Amino acid sequence: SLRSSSFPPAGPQKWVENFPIADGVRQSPIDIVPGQASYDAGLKPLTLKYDPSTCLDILNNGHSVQVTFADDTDSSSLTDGPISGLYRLKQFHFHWGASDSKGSEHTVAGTKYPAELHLVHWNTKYTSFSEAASKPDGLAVVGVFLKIGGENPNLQKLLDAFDTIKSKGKQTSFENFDPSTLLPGCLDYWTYDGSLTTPPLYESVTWIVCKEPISTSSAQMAKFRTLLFSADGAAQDCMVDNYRPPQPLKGRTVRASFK
Ligand SMILES: CCCCCNS(=O)(=O)c1cc(S(N)(=O)=O)ccc1C(=O)O
Ligand SMILES: [Zn+2]
Repeated sequence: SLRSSSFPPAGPQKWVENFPIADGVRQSPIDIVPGQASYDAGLKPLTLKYDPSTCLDILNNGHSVQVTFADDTDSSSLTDGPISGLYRLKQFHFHWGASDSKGSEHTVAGTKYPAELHLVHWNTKYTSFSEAASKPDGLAVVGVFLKIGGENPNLQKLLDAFDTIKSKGKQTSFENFDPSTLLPGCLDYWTYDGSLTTPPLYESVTWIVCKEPISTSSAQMAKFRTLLFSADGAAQDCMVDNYRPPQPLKGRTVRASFK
């Protein structure tokens, strides 16, 4: 039978036992309160340049669905915005709920979206993703909310691959996908210093959360919920609620790129 367990087996409340940084000073996600964010005229617009030929494969990694990119050149990069230098795109993945009423990691004045897309980039001042992943300025993750609206044809290209990566560890080639087709028209954003939202929870992420969501349909959200946390042959455990709840702000400032 299909049953969902907390994410991952030992839920977010238990992570602090093995990863004490879970109670750290710059943990993610957070609740973004627009009225308390401070507009910073010094923040530049985001420059996102993605080359579809760097898209490699799509993977069920046991906690999300992830699309991985070749990051041996600067072809797919993030520059400007709140960051300095050039960050290369490594992967993107999603977080979603067991129903359309929840699923995002960040919330906006308490509002939960049904899902959230994360585009993970690493700072090329370091020699590799894994070196960058633990540095305070090592990663920059662009977050995009998904809201229920019309069907999203660009998202559908990903969903069509889900039947072949249903269980944990399944991977299939996925080429020539342009991640910019998953970005909203307006790239106004909030930004703050945070962390990975899954273990090892490194406090190494400059978060860049887009104000404008992209659309998905309820049927498309249902497709995400056909993925499994479990591997082939194990008791089927549907992949839902793979989001960490908001964490304490601990005095951090959230800046807005827009008035
Ligand atoms: C060297 C250890 C790196 C661990 C983080 N890897 S990651 O790709 O940045 C990542 C980010 C995130 S998140 N939600 O962007 O912080 C979630 C999962 C993963 C993952 O490892 O699958
Ligand atoms: Zn994520």
